[in-house]
Formats: sequence, C-alpha cells, structure tokens
Amino acid sequence: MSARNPGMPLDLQWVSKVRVNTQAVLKRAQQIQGHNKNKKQWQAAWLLRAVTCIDLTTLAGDDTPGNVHRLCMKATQPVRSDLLKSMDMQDKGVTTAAVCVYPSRVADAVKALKAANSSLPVASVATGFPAGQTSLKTRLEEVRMAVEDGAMEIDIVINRTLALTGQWEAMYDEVCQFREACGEAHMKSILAIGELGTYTNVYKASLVAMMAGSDFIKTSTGKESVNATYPVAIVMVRAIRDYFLKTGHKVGFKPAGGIRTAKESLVWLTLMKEELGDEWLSPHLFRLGASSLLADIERQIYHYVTGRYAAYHQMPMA
Ligand SMILES: O=C[C@H](O)COP(=O)(O)O
Repeated sequence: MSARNPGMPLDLQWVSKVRVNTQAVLKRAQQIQGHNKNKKQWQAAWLLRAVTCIDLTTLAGDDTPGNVHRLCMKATQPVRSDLLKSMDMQDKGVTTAAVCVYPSRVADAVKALKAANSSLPVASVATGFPAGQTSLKTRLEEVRMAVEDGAMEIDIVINRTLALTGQWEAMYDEVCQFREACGEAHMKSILAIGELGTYTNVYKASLVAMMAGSDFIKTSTGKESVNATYPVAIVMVRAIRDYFLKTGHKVGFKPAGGIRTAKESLVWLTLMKEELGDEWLSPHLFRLGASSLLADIERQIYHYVTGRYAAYHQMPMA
C-alpha cells in the first residue's frame, strides 16, 4: 500500500459548507455507465485488473473454518490456471487483493493463507458490524482482537446515529480511536450509505472519516437495503478528490454490497479512472468488496479464452 493518510484536525467549517447537487450527480453517474465501452481485446485485461482489486468476502452466520479455507485458496488462485496460461498470465501472480471475514474467523484465514505460503492480507469487519450498535469499549476491543489474530486490514463501521444527528465531532473522535486501535493495520471506514439519508450527509461523513485518518472509505456493509450505487460513489470519490487537493493525502475507495457481475466491475473501474485517474485503479487505492462477483468474472474470462460460456459448476468455488 502507499503512504497512509495521517488524517488532520477536524475542520467543521469545511464540513458545514458542504452542498451536493443531486441532479448533477445523477447525470454524471448515467454518463459513466454509458462510457464503459472497452474494446473487446482489452476486456480480459480489465477483468483481470478487477480480480486483483477484489476483497474476496464471506460474512455469513454459517461461516466455518472449512469455507474460510476454501475462500482463501480461491483468493490465492482466483482464475483457473489454464485460462491464465492462455493469456500468458500464469507467472504474473494474479490473486485477489485480500480476503475479508468476520473477526472470529480471522485466525482461520491467517492459518489457511500461511499454510499456502501466501502473503495475502486478511481483512476483518469490526466495531459491531453491520449496525455498529454496541458500546464504544466493545467496538474498540473487537478491533484490537482482530488485529491480534493477524488481520492486516480492518473495515470499521461508522456510528450512523452520530452522522444522522450531525454530531460530527463525536464521529471524528470515535473514528480516531478506531484508527489508533488498528495500529499498523489499514483502516477502511464503512459509511453504510443506505442509512445516511442524503448525498450531503454522505459527503460530510466521507470528509469526517478521512479527517480522522481512514485509509479507505467504503460504501456499505452489504447488509443494508441500498448498498454500492454509482451516484453515491460519485459523491464519495469527489470527497476523496477534494480531500487530496486540500491535504495531499490519497485515500482509497471501496464500493461493496450487491456487486455481482463482471459488467458492473468494469463500470466501477471506469468510474475510478474517469473521476480519480489511473493511480486509483490498483489495490492500494481501490477495492471491490464482494462475496459473489468472482464467479461471473471468471466465466467472462473463460468466454474470452474459449469462445464458449462455462456452466458455474465448471469453475471452482468463487
Ligand atoms: O464488504 C463486503 C460486503 O459485505 C459484500 O457484500 P456482498 O455479499 O453483497 O457481495
């Protein structure tokens, strides 16, 4: 990863001045969806790029050491080796960016990756994911435990109650404490945009999370009824751009929740390229949080290589 965002003192004046032009945001989101017209011969390269940006995720009540182990193996070899060979990519070390699990499964994931001789980072959701409705003490303890178990990235959820009631100072203080508890582990702050009400609130919460030292801002937990949408992404990446222009610090972006198709992954890459530039097209500044996207990407790559579509059972678990 690149230099970390150290954060900055809370600038409430900046936060209070924020206004978002909804019509302009919606129009831009429409445009970007229309721009995703990569030439066919480049599509496989773009799809492989998307693979390398995936936080391959399982966040289910029935997660076990067994399915976490399978997830880790898939993360280290996300695309069938015969397909990679056909594209002359077999020696390029194509993996996903990370695996993402609940705190109680971090040790399983670390063990599985270590046994496979992989240095892939384990990310863990924490701070009372997904609702964040536990005491601050409990949420901080959860971060520390996940780090102790070997998580190198922590996806915290912000306190939506504070954001919805405009208590930005209190939200800033909490996120600063989470950052401290993360230590060397990189921190992604989940805004849960589906519960923030307005684009203006999304922009303000993005700013406050970055001021408090987030390495990434992330749209959603995947558990809200509205998750990663393109308009909300426009709002968040513009907050990232404004924060960079003002402070010189680069913050990453992670859309997550409901991203299922290869086609969507290409739109997300287009959005990052057009709004933030090429540097935000790599895993140190861009992640796709997804539990069931990889299978479709692998099928599209199979189609590119063979000219036929594979049945899902022809691909190992994704
Ligand atoms: O952070 C990742 C999300 O929870 C994944 O959501 P998903 O299961 O809808 O892909």
